[in-house]
Amino acid sequence: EGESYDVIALNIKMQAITGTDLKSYRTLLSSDISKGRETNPIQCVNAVDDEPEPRDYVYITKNCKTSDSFSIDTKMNSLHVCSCVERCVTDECECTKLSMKCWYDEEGKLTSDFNFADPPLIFECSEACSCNAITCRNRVVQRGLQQRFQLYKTEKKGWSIKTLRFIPKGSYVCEYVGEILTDIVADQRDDDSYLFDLDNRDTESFCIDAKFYGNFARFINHSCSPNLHPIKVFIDHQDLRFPRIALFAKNDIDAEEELSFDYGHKFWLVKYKSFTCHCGATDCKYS
Ligand SMILES: COc1cc2c(NC3CCN(Cc4ccccc4)CC3)nc(NCCCN(C)C)nc2cc1OCCCCCN
Repeated sequence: EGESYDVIALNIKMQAITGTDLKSYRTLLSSDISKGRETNPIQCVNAVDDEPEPRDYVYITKNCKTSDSFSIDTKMNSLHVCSCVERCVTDECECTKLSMKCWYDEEGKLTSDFNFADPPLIFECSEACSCNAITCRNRVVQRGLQQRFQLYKTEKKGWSIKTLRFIPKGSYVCEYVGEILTDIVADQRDDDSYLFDLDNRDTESFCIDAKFYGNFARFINHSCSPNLHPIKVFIDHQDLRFPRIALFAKNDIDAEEELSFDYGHKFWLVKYKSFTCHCGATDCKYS
């Protein structure tokens, strides 16, 4: 684009030597924002402006606590376990009974009869189960990331996450990881842009806040017609106050497609005053 002769020459030379051109070199801000913490590296790319890689948070891969005002029941003897011998494929498996049935198919995708509109709680098998941790079918979220993602700068929605590979409908994509807060503490947070409510029917309710501590899911933007949906999953503990939030693909997602989930009315009730939705969906509700 009107580059001078010597920049073009440098470009050609760089492409020849490093296999990447100047432009993509200039836009690749990091080869792994998780700094080796995730199973696969997550690049950071900004081809839009000069904003550097976001560094105003601590990258974590498991939910964390920063207060002693509550504790999670992680006692091994609080867990309902299964006594399956091998693969937990029968409906006798006590863990899948807790979830009503095993919602995972042989490839670890949600079965086609899974109801995203009113999803059940999923109880995966745990350390305390007698089944085989490799062959057991009731273990998907605990196996971690299976795809390749990229953090990239968008024109109108700040940073966002895209998948670099095709993701079939029903696949587990990632967990919304952050700092677990009581509702009370969340209500005092100045910036509520990264909160996720763990709504609980009973009295005390908790939130996940990914502002100060979180994984790449903190950068996933809202859409009124999203391709991900949050599902509550229990793995190492079954303390119903603290479900883990697993984002599953609610339809096929093409390579290079932006990931999104519906933040819900609560988010827009607060944020509609500051900005409107740019999801571009035909049925966009907050533009
Ligand atoms: C913007 O999106 C959200 C805001 C939330 C929020 N905001 C409060 C508003 C009042 N100020 C008050 C305040 C303002 C200024 C300074 C201090 C305090 C403190 C933060 N509070 C709580 N839960 C704690 C309160 C619940 N209580 C009312 C029962 N949950 C929220 C979940 C949200 O999206 C969820 C979906 C988005 C998913 C992806 N991120």
